Amino acid sequence: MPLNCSSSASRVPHILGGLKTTATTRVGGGGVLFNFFNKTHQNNSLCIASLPLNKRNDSQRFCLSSSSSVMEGIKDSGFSTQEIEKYSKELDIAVRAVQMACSLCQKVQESLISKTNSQVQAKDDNSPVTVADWSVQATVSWILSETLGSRSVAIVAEEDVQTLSKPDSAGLLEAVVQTVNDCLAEAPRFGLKAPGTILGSTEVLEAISHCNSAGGPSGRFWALDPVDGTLGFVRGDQYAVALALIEDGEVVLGVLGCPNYPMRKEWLSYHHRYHRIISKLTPPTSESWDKGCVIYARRGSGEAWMQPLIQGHKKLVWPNSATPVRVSTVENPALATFCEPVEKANSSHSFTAGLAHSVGLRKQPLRVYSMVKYAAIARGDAEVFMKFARAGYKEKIWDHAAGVLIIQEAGGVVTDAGGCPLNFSKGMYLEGLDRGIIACAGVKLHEKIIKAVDASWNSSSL
Ligand SMILES: Nc1ncnc2c1ncn2[C@@H]1O[C@H](COP(=O)(O)O)[C@@H](OP(=O)(O)O)[C@H]1O
Ligand SMILES: [Mg+2]
Repeated sequence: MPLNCSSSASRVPHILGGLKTTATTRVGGGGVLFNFFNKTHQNNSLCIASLPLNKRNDSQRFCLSSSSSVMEGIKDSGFSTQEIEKYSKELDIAVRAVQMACSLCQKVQESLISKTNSQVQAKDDNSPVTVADWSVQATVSWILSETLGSRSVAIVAEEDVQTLSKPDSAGLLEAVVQTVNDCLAEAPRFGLKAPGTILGSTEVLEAISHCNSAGGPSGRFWALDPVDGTLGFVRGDQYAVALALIEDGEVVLGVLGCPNYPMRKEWLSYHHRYHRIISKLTPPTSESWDKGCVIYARRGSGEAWMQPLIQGHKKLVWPNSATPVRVSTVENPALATFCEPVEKANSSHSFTAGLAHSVGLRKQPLRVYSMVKYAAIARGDAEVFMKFARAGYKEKIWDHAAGVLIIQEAGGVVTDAGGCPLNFSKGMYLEGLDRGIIACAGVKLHEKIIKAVDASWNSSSL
């Protein structure tokens, strides 16, 4: 356990022999709360009330089942119903919004790779941004504001409206407005309310620029990466939609949509285009190439859940066949898989190759775009994720918040390379990050990697 972590050292929920201190202190040490969450999923009890959204007050918008066994569980736990229901409404909305966003992205990606499309722009740092980035940001911002009240919703997100507002971007803006309206028209399919009238460009730009919160140590805000791994997205490969709720500097909800995540983990290492060709060759009844999931977790629950993506014209019926996900139990480095960014500009492949060798990781690294790597650890499809960006690069909170919480609740460990928790309370950047990010399925692997970083850091060129 490192001694030099700043304020939140005591909050590291791992490393202590696998005992999740944060979860156990919050839920009073019993498994009662876990059981309650289990039951809420199985009983289909988180539901949206049938009154129109604008006619409901906050407590009427969503309801929880009051089946006697569940209520007994609550009573026995010694927790108020209010405490147990905390974030239920936000989680429900966030999962539905991410499902919608994934559907939007799938359509845009399909059109991007089937045509040579001019709707990919370069940002100031030369990274690409697409119609999907702005459209998802506008859609999620609109949904959160409509369902939770725009004045109480603060959002930190990746995109701004500068490029879109330029006079020569009229075509691009038109495409974004169209994409947002097409997506919002489908809201009822996801259990959400569509706008009464179509949104104009002013409203769409407003929804995007509403995501201008600076984050920070107090209060509540959402962190959104509308399309994480945009390079993977434009290449027809892996990408993610990431949404997290942060309260008083702690991530309390994490939702990750991974539209191209293959159900068979072996396919993660193939370029998605190859997967698409194979899908077309297999009989339509075959489920082996199924892809797409939304994974989510609530802080302190000790659980992470996964739903399949809603495909075609199907309706989202909560809990949408959600199943729990858990990290891998592999502790032997020789049997473990480590993942890292595809782009060596984003993380030093040579440094991680040296680390992998020194701890006995023998398998080929799994190089995948985006926070799908966090999903892979949470699902037990890989054991280690390492990212060592070049000196001076500042990691942004929206690139990590949802994934970190999901791995922790699925039983894993995420810290910087000094063993300290990532700090989400300092604004849009992960300030004070020591060298890199290390996420592991278990404590033993994590300790080994931390030690190996210390042993090889000085001789590295990072
Ligand atoms: N030079 C750099 N070093 C490290 N990370 C970088 C980077 N440039 C961009 N990134 C981040 O890496 C993310 C992609 O992650 P990965 O490399 O794991 O696929 C990008 O997210 P966006 O694609 O949302 O901009 C971006 O935030
Ligand atoms: Mg990103």
